[in-house]
Amino acid sequence: MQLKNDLLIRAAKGQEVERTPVWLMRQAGRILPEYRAVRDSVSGFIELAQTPELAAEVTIQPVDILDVDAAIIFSDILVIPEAMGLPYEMVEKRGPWFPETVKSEADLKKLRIADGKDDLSYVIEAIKITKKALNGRVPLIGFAGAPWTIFAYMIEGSGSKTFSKARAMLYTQPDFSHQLLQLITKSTINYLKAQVEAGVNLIQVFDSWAGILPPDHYREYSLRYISQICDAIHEVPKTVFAKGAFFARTEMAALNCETIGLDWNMDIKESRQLIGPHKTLQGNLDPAALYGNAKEVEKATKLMMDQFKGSRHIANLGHGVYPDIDPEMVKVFIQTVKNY
Ligand SMILES: Cc1c2[nH]c(c1CCC(=O)O)Cc1[nH]c(c(CCC(=O)O)c1C)Cc1[nH]c(c(CCC(=O)O)c1C)Cc1[nH]c(c(C)c1CCC(=O)O)C2
Repeated sequence: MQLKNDLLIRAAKGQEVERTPVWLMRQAGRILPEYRAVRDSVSGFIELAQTPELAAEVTIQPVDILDVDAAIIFSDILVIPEAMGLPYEMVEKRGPWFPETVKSEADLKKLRIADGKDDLSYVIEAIKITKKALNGRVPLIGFAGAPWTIFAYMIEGSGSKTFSKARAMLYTQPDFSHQLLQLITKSTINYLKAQVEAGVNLIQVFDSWAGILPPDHYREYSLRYISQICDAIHEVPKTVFAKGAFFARTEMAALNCETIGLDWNMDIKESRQLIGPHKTLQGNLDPAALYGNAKEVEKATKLMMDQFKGSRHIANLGHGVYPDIDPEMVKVFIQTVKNY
């Protein structure tokens, strides 16, 4: 189906755009009272994510309410470990938790490569319903976690400040680590291919825990696998967002993807120099800027836009929007980009 608003796709491909497209990481859920109403009608996040009609509804809410230039399918990066045989729970106010973790070769043998279509049929169904309901209004973004970030949760079993168990594994069991990362990568490629087949217009890979690795380990245990993913998907543009990977920007320029996401610690001009002119950059307002009043949000947004001016750009925050941000300030951010 022809997209009525294809700014995001054109900006990703480096084509002419009338204005910069804008969306927010983690725009579905979190900040909208309309989201909480839907979520409270079920047992929790997982039931919501596994009910395609409801997942589609909360995917479209930010398009209706915030007027963003893209929807991102409502799901989570942790559906991949679950599809591989390692289920997770979402603990209220604390985040994801895995009753079992991966510790040994024996645990590894119990895992399978997810096929994406059958194991994650609820996401695929949600994508199809969303595409139909959007009727080409804006592009739909599909996503997955980067293998290293998924590995970190599968080893650690929950969120962590340091992910020291996962990082230790790279020193003490490098072969085992590569085996698990390869299983995750194959599963992720199957999953993203199924998302593309179901109709997503762009995919984003989230490497949320990129920034905790030393550069040589980042190259060997993360970029290598992200690179396999980028090489496997051809039909839609790809975005790689590696939070904290300031040290890897030059190497990321060599990835087979159209867009590199910047977090708010990354200087915009320096990033452009390191990455070069042939990639679109996405980002990168400090999410905390949205705690300001309308005037302050507008000022911070314009300052960011000034620095990206004249080169390929998709406007976004430097990480996901924080849960306690006033949706009105998100609207100010979006309208400031649109009027720029
Ligand atoms: C690391 C990571 C996770 N999940 C995700 C990442 C990568 C992006 C990032 O770095 O923020 C990605 C994600 N998670 C969710 C989406 C949906 C689409 C979107 O709005 O962007 C996306 C793209 C829904 C969600 N995922 C989660 C919620 C909140 C659950 C609830 O409604 O109670 C939502 C809406 C839960 C989740 N899921 C995860 C955590 C740490 C948590 C708990 C804290 C939090 O909310 O961020 C893992």
